[in-house]
Parts: sequence; C-alpha cells; structure tokens
Amino acid sequence: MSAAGLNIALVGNPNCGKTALFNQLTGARQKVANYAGVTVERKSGSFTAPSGRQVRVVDLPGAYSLQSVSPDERVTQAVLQGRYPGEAVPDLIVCVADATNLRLHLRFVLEVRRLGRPMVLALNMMDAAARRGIRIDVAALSQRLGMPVIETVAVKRGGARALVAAIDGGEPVAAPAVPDIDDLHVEVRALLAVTVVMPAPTDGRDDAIDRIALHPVLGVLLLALTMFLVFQAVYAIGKPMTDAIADGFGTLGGVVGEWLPEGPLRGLVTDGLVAGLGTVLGFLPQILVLFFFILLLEESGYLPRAAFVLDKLMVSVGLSGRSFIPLLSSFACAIPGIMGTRSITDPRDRLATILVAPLMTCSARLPVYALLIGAFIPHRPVLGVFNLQGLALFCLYVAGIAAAMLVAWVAKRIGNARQERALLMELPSYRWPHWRDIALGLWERGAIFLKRLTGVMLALTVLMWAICTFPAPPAQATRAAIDYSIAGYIGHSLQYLFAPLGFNWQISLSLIPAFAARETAVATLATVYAVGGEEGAALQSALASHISLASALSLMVWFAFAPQCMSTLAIIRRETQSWRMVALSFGYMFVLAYAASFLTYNVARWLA
Ligand SMILES: Nc1nc2c(ncn2[C@@H]2O[C@H](COP(=O)(O)OP(=O)(O)OP(=O)(O)O)[C@@H](O)[C@H]2O)c(=O)[nH]1
Ligand SMILES: [Mg+2]
Repeated sequence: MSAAGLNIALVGNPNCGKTALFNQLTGARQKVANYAGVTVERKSGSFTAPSGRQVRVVDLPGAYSLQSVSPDERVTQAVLQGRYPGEAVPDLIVCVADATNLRLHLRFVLEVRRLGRPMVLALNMMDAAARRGIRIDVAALSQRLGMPVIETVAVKRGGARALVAAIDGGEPVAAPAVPDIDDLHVEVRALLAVTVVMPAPTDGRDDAIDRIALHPVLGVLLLALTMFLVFQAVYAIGKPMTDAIADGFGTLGGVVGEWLPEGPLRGLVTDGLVAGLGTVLGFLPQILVLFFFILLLEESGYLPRAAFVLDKLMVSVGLSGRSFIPLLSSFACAIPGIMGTRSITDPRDRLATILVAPLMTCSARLPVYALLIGAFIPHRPVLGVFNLQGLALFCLYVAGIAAAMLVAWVAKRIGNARQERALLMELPSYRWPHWRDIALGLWERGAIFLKRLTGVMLALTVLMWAICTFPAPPAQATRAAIDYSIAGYIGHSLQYLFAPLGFNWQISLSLIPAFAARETAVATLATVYAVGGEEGAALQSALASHISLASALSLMVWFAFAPQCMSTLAIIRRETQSWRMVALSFGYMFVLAYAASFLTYNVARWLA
C-alpha cells in the first residue's frame, strides 16, 4: 500500500449501484441508470477520509463473473488481477451487492474472494430490501464470509457513511483463505439459508407491471405508445418555449442592429451570432424535453423490458435484444451508444450494432428536423389530441429505426449466418426516479449543448459568416452580394452534386459544417439567408418562401440517413480499430441518404 493513501476498487454485478456509490463517495457525477451495462470504462476519483487519509476510488464496469468475455468485463478482470496498464492493484476491493438480489450477486462475491485479497462487502439498496421485508443477518453473513459486511444506500445522502468508516478504520486485512468450493451456487444457497429471510422471491408490484410490459403483444404496443407520446411531448411542451426564444432573439437582433454602426461587425453580430447561433439555441427546450423522457425511462427500469419484447424482432434482423440499449442511447448521441456496445459479448453482434447505431436520430439532428417541420408541416391537430408536427417528428425517428433494421438485415445476409442464442438479460426492479438525478442529468445535457454552441458551433458560424461576406461584390455587381462570396462559390459548385436531391446552393453549403456538428446546418442556413438580405425575417419563413416542400422533405430524409459527424466516425475507428468499418459506415450511409433523398424529392414532386 502506498504511504500517502489507499487505493480501492468498486466491483460487483451490473446494476447493483457501484456508480451511485462512487458518486456518493467522491462527489463525481458519473452516469447512473437502472439497467445493466451503464459503466463501460474504468473511472477514477478520490476523497479524503475523516482521518485525513486520501482514498483513491476506481469505479469499474459491472461483471457477472471473472471469467466473462465482453469487452467491458475484461477491464474489470484486468484491474482486479493487476494487469491493467497504469493501474496499481487495489489495496482494498469493495464488492458491491444488491441486497434485494443476493441469490445472484453473492456468487460474484465468492468468486472475487478466491483472489484472497483484502475485501469488504457493501450490501447496497438496503432501503429497497427493507421495503420488501427482506431481513439479512449482517453479522452472520460477515462471519461466514470472513470479511466486513456494511449496509449502504448509495442514493441517499450519507448512505455510505458506514462504508467510509470501515474503509478508514485501520489496515485492510485479506479475506481468509477458504477451501475452494467447486459449486458456488451450492455455497450461495447455504449462505442464504442461514442469513437471509425473504418473504417472497420477487416483487409483487414488478410482477404486475411485467404482465403487461413483457406481454408479446401488449408489450410492443406499450413501447410504441410510449415513444409516440414522447415525441408528442417534445412538441406540445418544447415548441412554445422554442418559439418564445426565437422571438426574443429576433428582437435582440433588431436592437443590436440599430445600435451597432453599419459594417462587417454589425453583420457578424446580427447575421452570424444572433441569427445563426440564436436560432440553434432556440431548440434547447425541445432537446431538454426529449432528454427528460430518456432519463425517466433509463431510471425506471423499463428499458431492459423493452429490449426483451423486441428481442425476437431484433434477432430476426440480425441484431439481438442486447443491442437495444446501445441503440436507444444513440438517440442522445451516437458516441455513448457506440461505446455502450462494449457490454455486448458476441463480436459480430457488436459490430452490427456499431454499424447501425448512427442511423438512430441523435439529438443534434433535432434542431434541423424541428426547423424544417416548423417551416413546412402545418401545426394541425390529428385525431383531436395529437398534432401533425409531432407526428412528422415521430415518423423521422421511425425512419431511422427502420433503416437500421434493414441495414442489419442486409449485413446479416452478406455476413455468415450464425446460430441464434437466447437473450439472457437481467430485469431490474422498477424504480421511481430520483428527481435530483433527473435534474442533474438535464443540467449536464444543457451544459454540453451550450458548450458545443459556444465552442465548435461558434467557430463554424463565424467562419461561415466570413465566407458568406467576403470577398465583397464588385462595384458593378448585378447579382446579390452573397453570390460573389466564397460561400456562394462553394455552394454553387456543390449544387451539381446535390441538385438531383432538390437542394439549392444554400442548403448544399450548409451540409459541410453539419459534418462537424449537425446543428450548425441550421445556423448556417440562418446566416446565409440573413446575409443574403432576408433581414428581420425569421429563418422559417425565409425557408418556406425559398424552397419547395419536396426539397424540404428530401433534406429531412438526408439528415435521417446521411453519414454522421466526424466525432462519430472517430469513435467507430477507436472502438473497432478498423478503418474499413469507418469507410463502410460512411459509404453505406452516403449511398442510402442519396438514394432515399432522391426518391423522396422526385416522388414528392410528382405527387404535388
Ligand atoms: N433504491 C435504491 N436505488 C439505488 C441504490 N443504489 C443505486 N440505486 C439505483 O440502482 C440503479 C443502478 O445504479 P448504478 O450506480 O448505475 O449501478 P452500477 O452498479 O454502476 O451499474 P453498471 O455500471 O451497469 O454495472 C440506478 O437506478 C440507481 O439509481 C440504493 O441504495 N437504493
Ligand atoms: Mg456503473
């Protein structure tokens, strides 16, 4: 042990509350959610114990056993066995177990004990255990296991105090060498028999909900209804706020415009910053509403059930129910989604999931969709309660999902057929969300968005404004000033490629910065039209008067399928260690997007 401090590692089965405990101990804000496989990387932090001792904590991905093979579990094995590069062997292993699910979790505890290293057991979720009337004889369990056993409630303030005291209270002692038992299940049963009293093996409330949620027909309907309502809410709740922000920025642009002297600076502020970034900022409320529901679903415990009812369908297209959660995370951003595939054991399943994850509609595309929907789809009630705009948004998300299924299916035909395996997935208890966590999660999301806005998007917007403005038109110019600018030149050249999809030069131009950050397409269009003389007019009305419905639909379809941003391609490279996968992802999405937009544009024109 280092003289300066103590190294501890948090290990245990997935979803037992290791990360919640880590956050509680170190004050970090790592992601906590109610399904297995949330943490896929090792994370470290530290705290100062009451004695003044510095304690360094590593949070590890959950593992079912020390012999498992998924990429995230391998990290946990390597750290425990001291094989992880740059990571010292922990001085103390804190094994975390879900007190309501000891039958499963104690097996892993026994497996870790075989390492013969200093260890304590944190019996977490004691609040939930108490609610279900589960009684645990902690002293007897500790005596039988030969290690300290501490009760914790990781999500309650002060719920880890006893654990801190145990960690701080003297030198860690190795768990006693025990006769190596072959069958750990037998040992677990023997332990449970003398230390735990359980009124019922499962939670009655969970069982009642699952009769619907896991029903082969009702379950699918419930999932479809849930998703549908989420997108309705994005419109019903988010849209009024978005409109208010847009109005605010319109007024601000006017005031600033009058106040600044005529010249490039005024152009930069009103056309670039206020019009461009202001328009993107306006979509923040809608993004937050979407995240609110994603966070709610993640914390509720419903997601693995959804994965379960979809498993048959997903297997039939060549994915597995395991792909569901990584794909769902991709609604936020493809990057965490692709990283989430580390919990998929089968390498082929994992690659297929990585390949299609970018087709899920990430939140950066929401501003683009919302802008075009706002400009072209009437705000009309459907069937009395729903609105047409929310329905259009839902359809775009469904298009992404359907394309992902199709691509996976094709990939399965091309790749080798393989045997289908049963989905083994743990169904966690349903849980009321902790509002503080949801609020923090939303806060974090908002912060990420604002950081993008004031970082990469700001830089791109200034750049786009500059190329829209310079060089200035010659004295005897006959066309609009912007036609003489660099942007005009690039846009017009690109238009050769995109004209068959119905994109004018302004749209073609906006696709370039979108490759760095999707939302910037909106800012660029706002800037281009503002510089082009649409002073004062909101972007939506400018779009409505300049492009046809067919072009708008084609553009939405383009954004649904087009190759994703550079960061996504970079993460594909990192996770697969293969440039071929990067080229394949880029290539198939480009072809798919081009073909689908071409079709949409021509069909829409033909129908109109
Ligand atoms: N009621 C209750 N819920 C808890 C407690 N500790 C954690 N949770 C909840 O349990 C779920 C899982 O928590 P995490 O901290 O993400 O679990 P983990 O062990 O890190 O999971 P993986 O990273 O997937 O291995 C979340 O929904 C938490 O809010 C607890 O003591 N009591
Ligand atoms: Mg975790």
